[in-house]
Amino acid sequence: MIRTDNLTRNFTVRIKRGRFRREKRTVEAVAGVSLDIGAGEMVGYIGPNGAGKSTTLKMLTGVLTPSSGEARVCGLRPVPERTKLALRIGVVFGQRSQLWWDLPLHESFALLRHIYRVPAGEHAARLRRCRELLDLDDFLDTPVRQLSLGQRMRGELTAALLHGPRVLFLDEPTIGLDVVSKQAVRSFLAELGASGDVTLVLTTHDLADIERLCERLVVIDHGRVVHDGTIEALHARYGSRRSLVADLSSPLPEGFELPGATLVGVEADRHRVTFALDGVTAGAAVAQLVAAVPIRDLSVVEPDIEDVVARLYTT
Ligand SMILES: Nc1ncnc2c1ncn2[C@@H]1O[C@H](COP(=O)(O)OP(=O)(O)OP(=O)(O)O)[C@@H](O)[C@H]1O
Repeated sequence: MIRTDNLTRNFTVRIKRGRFRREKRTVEAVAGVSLDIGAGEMVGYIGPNGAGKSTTLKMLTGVLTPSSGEARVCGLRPVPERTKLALRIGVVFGQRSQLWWDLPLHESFALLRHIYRVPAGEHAARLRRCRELLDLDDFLDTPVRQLSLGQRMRGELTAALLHGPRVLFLDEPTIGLDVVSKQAVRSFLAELGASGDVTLVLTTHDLADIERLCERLVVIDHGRVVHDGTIEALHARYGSRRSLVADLSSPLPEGFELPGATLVGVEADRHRVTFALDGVTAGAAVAQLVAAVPIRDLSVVEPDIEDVVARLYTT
């Protein structure tokens, strides 16, 4: 559905050197990105500020011409076939709106139907689904400029989907939203992804979006892909470990060892212990611990994706 081959985009910037001199410099915003994203995939595209995420999305949506390399989205070349492409993709860029500021939301939706020439029945069915899943009814008659950020984002998502795109590009869809709106947007996207009808590419700095929505994670840094795989693969690669936290009824005996695990924390007079699980499943570790010491409570803590990604950005 999306294929890029050595996609590259450079920018020439002028840097001030002294009072009168300006020097030209080339910034490699995207430096040879090759991706193959299949129909129905949900892919998180992440990276630190300035990594090249937006530039990639702009090239995939036909807004920017690549300096070199190739891109195909729905089999089309994004820039030369931009008009055709617009009918097959939906775009939500958190900072930019595709709604008419002074019109009530439902009038923006009606205009989009005419622009995209969507048959009335299809448009009505899609709008009904969005109204239900995104709870739009309370503010359909409100002019867009009066909507809260969360309401507007729900409107933007609807606007991007009314023509039935095969691919949806989302740039920071939850940025600035309150917790409830974030949940609403995430649940909606999860449902959309689960239907398998739409391929979803999402950039975000909120890693909870990724954990909730994406099986596959592409990490870009300085314009280059530094990881492409599942979140589990990322954890495995960076050695992040699950841990077992146990509250004991009696103190942990001195010198106690749990095969395949490392004792990394001892608190509350040895009544609370944390083991990092290196080479043992959580089930096996629990069984061994329970057999050795009386336990009051225990939990298995998943590795924190924020930590793993932070480490990835700094390596
Ligand atoms: N129009 C432009 N002119 C010059 N340089 C640009 C332009 N657009 C982007 N860049 C540069 O290209 C690099 C990549 O920028 P891009 O916006 O793609 O990063 P990003 O990963 O989306 O960052 P962020 O998370 O901050 O949005 C940065 O160094 C940026 O300064």
